[in-house]
Amino acid sequence: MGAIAATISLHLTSPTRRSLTFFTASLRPSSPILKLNSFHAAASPRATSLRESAVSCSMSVEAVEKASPAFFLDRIEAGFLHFVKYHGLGNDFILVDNRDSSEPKISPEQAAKLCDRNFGIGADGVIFALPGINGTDYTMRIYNSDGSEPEMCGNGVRCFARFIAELENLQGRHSFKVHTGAGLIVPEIQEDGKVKVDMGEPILKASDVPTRLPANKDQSVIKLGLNVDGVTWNVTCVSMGNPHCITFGTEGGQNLKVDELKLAEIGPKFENHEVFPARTNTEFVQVFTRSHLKMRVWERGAGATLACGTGACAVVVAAVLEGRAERNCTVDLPGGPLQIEWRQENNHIYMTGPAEVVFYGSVPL
Ligand SMILES: N[C@@H](CCC[C@H](N)C(=O)O)C(=O)O
Repeated sequence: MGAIAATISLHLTSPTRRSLTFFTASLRPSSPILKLNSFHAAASPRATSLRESAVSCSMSVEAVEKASPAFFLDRIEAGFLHFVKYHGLGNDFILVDNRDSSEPKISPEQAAKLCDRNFGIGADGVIFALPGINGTDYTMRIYNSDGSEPEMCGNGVRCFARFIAELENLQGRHSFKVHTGAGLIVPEIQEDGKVKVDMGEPILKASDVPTRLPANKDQSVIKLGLNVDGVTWNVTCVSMGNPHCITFGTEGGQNLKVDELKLAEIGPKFENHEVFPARTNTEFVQVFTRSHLKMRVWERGAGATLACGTGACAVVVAAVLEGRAERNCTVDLPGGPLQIEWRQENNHIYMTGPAEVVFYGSVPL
């Protein structure tokens, strides 16, 4: 039987020293000695807020075959991934500083393991901040919690903007040009810390969403019947770079009461339906007023999440196209509200919402 060893990581940001220090302690129960290693991890993170002067702590415990400190430390040297966990309305992500390379530091399989809520850090996805291309400041890539790679992530790009501000020691209002699988996306950090994102234009052409549902004359799929397990749902299909299927209810049915849905049962049937060749995210929507909607989401590659930014944008587009809402809406998600505007002048969608640090950490790879 191998002995139990523990690694405790303390991540300190000091307002006076303006530095970020990682302490790693190795602890073996067979020995009363606490071995402490400290190393400097980043040059100059800003430290002007209460949060930044606080101490956060993460701990990982593992069984090692050989109870040798040298063996254990070798493993640490062989590779630790430092990360910051953020969330946008409970849609949570592991953010990785990948600015020194144009390939993600970890594989989709490793990402899926880290996202596991029992055996890993726990998250809906892993997001990488890579160097920009084609005149952009940065590139954002993301793996879903199942390891698949989507084109875009709305809540994720708000977290991304706050992560960049942290890495680059930026304060106050700032915007970035971010290259994504959905093209150019421009998040702007506002004075109050919320992030407003120019999400670009929605894509309505059925073959580009993509969906095999029969399109209208203008090639869009708006309020068409989709048979899911013998029930016909009226759906509208919108891509925000990633595919979304939006429904306000079944054919001839009442206005949806989204709290009553058995999401875990019905969600995967939409996600993997044959009419969605790239699978789909699905939003179930309840209309309160013409400017106030409520949605629950089943995400492609991540399942039920507390929020979906691209989903909220797609919902407002669908609601406008179906004549149910105006172009400026509050969308309530399980994790909280987002402000969505689909601007008539330029056809762009703007999403405004929060992004918060959860904790700093490192894990052995
Ligand atoms: N939660 C995200 C969307 C993440 C990607 C999605 N699961 C997909 O596969 O398209 C958001 O906030 O937009």
